Amino acid sequence: MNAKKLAGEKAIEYVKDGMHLGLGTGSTVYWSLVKLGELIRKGLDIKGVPTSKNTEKLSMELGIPLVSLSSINELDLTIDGADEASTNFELIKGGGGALLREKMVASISKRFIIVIDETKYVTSLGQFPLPVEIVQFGWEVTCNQISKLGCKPKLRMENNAPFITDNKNYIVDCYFEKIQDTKEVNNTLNMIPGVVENGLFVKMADVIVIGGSNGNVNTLLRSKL
Ligand SMILES: O=C[C@H](O)[C@H](O)[C@H](O)COP(=O)(O)O
Repeated sequence: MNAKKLAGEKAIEYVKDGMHLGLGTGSTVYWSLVKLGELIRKGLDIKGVPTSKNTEKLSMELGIPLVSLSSINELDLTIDGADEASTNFELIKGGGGALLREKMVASISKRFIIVIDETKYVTSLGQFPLPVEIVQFGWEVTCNQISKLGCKPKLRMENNAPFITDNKNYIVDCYFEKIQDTKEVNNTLNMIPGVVENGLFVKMADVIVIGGSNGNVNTLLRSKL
């Protein structure tokens, strides 16, 4: 069973005619986009805001109508993947380097749905290194500042060169022993000059759809209390 496909397709049940959708990035939400493309060919009328150049390209290939984030104040729903999702609905994102646009899009969404396979559902975050997007200028200095939070930051490389995001920035992957206080780490990181955004999504996810290798799909709803 393809657990990512199960989760990705299941989330599309939340999509209704006329919605403006945030379109996430990655190999799980890929299946949501494929399903969305099928439904659009059958008459579903939605518009999407892509969270990366990859998703923009894929959406165009699938015939998903797109609008730019600049023309939208609010989105009805965003569907996106995650690298880790915890039992208290906190996330690490950015394994594919799309975290900045993903966070911007999620922040204006009335509902934020995460699609993952069961291996990513954890009791506490931190096994996956936390991606942090930083500007290229003086990146070593920014890394040094980040390391004072008690982690080991490592510049992400691709083909023997630094990985460059859609926004022309670098990514550093930060290895923590354990992320104790997610809210504090999120805020402290974003206060460091040179940090653009980090991959901790605190109190943002409303629904987590978990695909299992046994063919089961589990949908968890965050209590608003
Ligand atoms: O930057 C990438 C995104 O945050 C992805 O949504 C995340 O890395 C999960 O991707 P995948 O579903 O491919 O594991």
